[in-house]
Amino acid sequence: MVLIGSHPILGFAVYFYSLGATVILAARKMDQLKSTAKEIELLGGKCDVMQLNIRDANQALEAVNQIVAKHGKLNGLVNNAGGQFHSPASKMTPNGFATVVDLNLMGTFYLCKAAFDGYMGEHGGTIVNIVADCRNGFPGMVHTGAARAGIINMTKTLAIEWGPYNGIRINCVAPGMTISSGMKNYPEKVLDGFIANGWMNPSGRFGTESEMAASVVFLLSPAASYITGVNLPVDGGYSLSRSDAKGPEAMYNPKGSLMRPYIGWPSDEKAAIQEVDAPTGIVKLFEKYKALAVNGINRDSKL
Ligand SMILES: CCCCCCCCC/C=C/C(=O)SCCNC(=O)CCNC(=O)[C@H](O)C(C)(C)COP(=O)(O)OP(=O)(O)OC[C@H]1O[C@@H](n2cnc3c(N)ncnc32)[C@H](O)[C@@H]1OP(=O)(O)O
Ligand SMILES: NC(=O)C1=CN([C@@H]2O[C@H](COP(=O)(O)OP(=O)(O)OC[C@H]3O[C@@H](n4cnc5c(N)ncnc54)[C@H](OP(=O)(O)O)[C@@H]3O)[C@@H](O)[C@H]2O)C=CC1
Repeated sequence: MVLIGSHPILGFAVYFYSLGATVILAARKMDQLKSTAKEIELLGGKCDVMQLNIRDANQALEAVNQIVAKHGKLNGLVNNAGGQFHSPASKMTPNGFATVVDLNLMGTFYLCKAAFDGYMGEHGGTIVNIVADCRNGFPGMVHTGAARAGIINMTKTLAIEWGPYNGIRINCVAPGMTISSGMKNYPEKVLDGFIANGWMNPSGRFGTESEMAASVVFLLSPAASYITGVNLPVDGGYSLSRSDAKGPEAMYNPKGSLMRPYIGWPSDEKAAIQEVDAPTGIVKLFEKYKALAVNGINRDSKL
């Protein structure tokens, strides 16, 4: 039984289905949740939906209580809901900063605490918090950088406090720039910046939803049973990079990426991710990745 805060990317759904988990999708907009649930069911998975605003601690606990009452358990939690807006710190208002901290840091804490109080404190469980690549600060997004760094540190504390007596494991996944519906939130100019920056890392490309999902499912699964309190960057090495067009990536890899994208199970047409709900420039990138995931990459196929 896995609760995913937010309408998750289809990749999660596919993976949870492969593990045989029942997925509960929770976010504010029911329409979006229902259509994702339909896709999961079409693939043969089990899914439930519920409305939830993670910024409300009472709603978070109520959601967990409802799940436990209906399904008898809650042994997985993925805190995927989150976001921010792009703004230099000099132009950001105190309320703008506080709002993003409230959503990401407070919201994640509310869900973790609700899961602990409502089920995991007594029975154990596994939590994955989705953060972002904030290792070297987060220019243009000071609020989210601070909030996500807070989540990473909170995760370490909870791993220590909650691990020893009931076996809770809690980890973070830090996605690099990922092809997803989240890209609809940014103005074209900001997106152009993302796309231009996308190749300036060792992978030379954005990540895919499947690549994020695979690491989340790994951390949730018994295969990661000795891993807790870590932050796993899933970013093609982006967090190590200076994102400099004349930097080492350009020197060592002038023709672009050789890291083959992963989009599900390419050999299984039904399960692989077929499309993303994103702005045109991002969808075009995805179409390229899809072809490369299936056909492979050669040195002349710059992304
Ligand atoms: C190239 C580099 C590579 C850098 C590489 C970086 C790669 C990053 C890739 C990351 C991708 C993702 O995360 S993808 C996920 C994308 N999804 C999202 O980002 C969802 C974003 N949106 C939201 O979650 C919400 O809208 C959220 C931002 C939390 C605001 O929530 P609310 O509705 O409660 O907020 P409001 O009440 O409207 O506003 C609260 C305050 O915030 C301010 N505010 C709200 N939106 C604002 C905006 N767009 N611009 C300015 N200010 C804004 C308001 O003015 C208010 O402040 P006052 O005026 O003072 O009152
Ligand atoms: N895409 C990327 O490049 C990166 C993404 N990330 C992070 O990964 C996560 C998923 O990103 P992505 O799929 O791209 O983003 P999306 O914006 O597509 O998804 C965000 C989800 O969060 C839900 N959500 C937002 N606010 C709330 C709330 N108050 N209560 C409950 N649910 C909420 C939204 O649903 P609804 O509006 O219906 O509530 C939506 O389903 C986010 O935390 C994002 O910041 C991190 C780094 C890079």
